[in-house]
Amino acid sequence: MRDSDKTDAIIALDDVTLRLGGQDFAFDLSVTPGKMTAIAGMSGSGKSTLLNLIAGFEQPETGRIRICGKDVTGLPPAARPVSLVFQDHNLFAHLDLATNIGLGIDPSLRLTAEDKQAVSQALQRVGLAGFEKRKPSTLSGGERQRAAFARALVRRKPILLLDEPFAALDPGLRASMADLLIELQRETRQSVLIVTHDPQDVQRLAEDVLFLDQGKILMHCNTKRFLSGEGPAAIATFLGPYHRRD
Ligand SMILES: Nc1ncnc2c1ncn2[C@@H]1O[C@H](COP(=O)(O)OP(=O)(O)OP(=O)(O)O)[C@@H](O)[C@H]1O
Repeated sequence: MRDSDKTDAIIALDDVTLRLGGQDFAFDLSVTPGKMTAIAGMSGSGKSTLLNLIAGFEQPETGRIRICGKDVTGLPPAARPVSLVFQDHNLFAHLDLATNIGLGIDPSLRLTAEDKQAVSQALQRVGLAGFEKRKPSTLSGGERQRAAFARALVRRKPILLLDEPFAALDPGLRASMADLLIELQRETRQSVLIVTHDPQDVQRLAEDVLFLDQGKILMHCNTKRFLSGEGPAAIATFLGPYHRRD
């Protein structure tokens, strides 16, 4: 990809390479701002590794990573303008929800009255008004995931990274969490990258798709084109019944 194609990118990976275990990874890509992009692919294709490179949990061996126009290569996760939501381990079990979410604003928890108000507002926004004093163990799986979104919301970062955020939820809850995520993205206009191995998530959530295969990008296109099945055979396999070539 030429540098001139990346001028408006909110995230750009320039010839990034990395080797983990026996797997080589090579990523060159740019993400346009204000969209929801799915990172899709079969198990082991490198989805989490790509997200971890952007978040700063993995470092490239060669190449560079730019976020919001700034070279962040080598910077730790906390120094990058991103929020993260994972499938689980999002919340500290011994802390109540207000504290868990407050950590998203200030890890040392020196919260102002305004910060505390922002925590309550975020809880309200995700349908957990009044849950400030509840411990994570007293919540359902869906409520815990809502709380994780609330923590991402209070951070007010331009980029939201999600790694299989709905994987632990049953199908009904997945659909309502997907609706909530779409609403939040429209309100905040955050650039969202969501890792998924589920074609249905791609269809209902994403405008664009980055499809990975064996540590590389096989296709980067809009969702309509991705679902049309005109891409490589590996994509048809991934899509299964969502494959509309017939
Ligand atoms: N820290 C690591 N050390 C050794 N190998 C690793 C490491 N991280 C990832 N890998 C390997 O790299 C490959 C890609 O892993 P990755 O977790 O990025 O895939 P994925 O597409 O997210 O898979 P899944 O959908 O199963 O979570 C796998 O073969 C994995 O075993």
